[in-house]
Amino acid sequence: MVPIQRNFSWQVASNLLVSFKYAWSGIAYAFKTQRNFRIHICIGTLAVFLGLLLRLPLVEIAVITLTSGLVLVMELLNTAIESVVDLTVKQTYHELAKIAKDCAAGAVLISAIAALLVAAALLLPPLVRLIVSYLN
Ligand SMILES: Nc1ncnc2c1ncn2[C@@H]1O[C@H](COP(=O)(O)OP(=O)(O)OP(=O)(O)O)[C@@H](O)[C@H]1O
Repeated sequence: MVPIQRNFSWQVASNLLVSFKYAWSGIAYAFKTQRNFRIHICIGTLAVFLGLLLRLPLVEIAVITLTSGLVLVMELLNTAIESVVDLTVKQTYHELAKIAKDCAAGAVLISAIAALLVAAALLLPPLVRLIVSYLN
């Protein structure tokens, strides 16, 4: 196996467990500092639970889980890009910094809209059927 050359890295995770620890600390940081990340966790969890409650087919629950998970992934990447941009330009205005941050925010927005459409398409019909059956 070729040894990993990471000469510019201040520290490299020594094993898989340590890698998980750093990954978890990134998720915890996003949870503590990013209000949108917390909102997306709540909405995603709610959508999956609603899917389970409505007894959707497993494949549909998997699709809702995937699209909701993708929003969280995008939020984490957005936070990472923001940090790298701030590290690079500090508090100075730079057109490229603006492009990087705006595109990262756009990626979150597109994934959130897609997740919302998927959840609505899969959850609304059985939810409406359930409500109508209660009313009749
Ligand atoms: N250094 C910079 N140079 C140019 N424009 C910047 C810079 N920093 C921020 N901006 C602009 O301000 C906007 C908001 O920046 P911020 O760092 O708060 O990102 P954000 O995506 O709104 O953050 P959050 O995801 O936490 O809501 C960016 O989308 C960008 O248009």
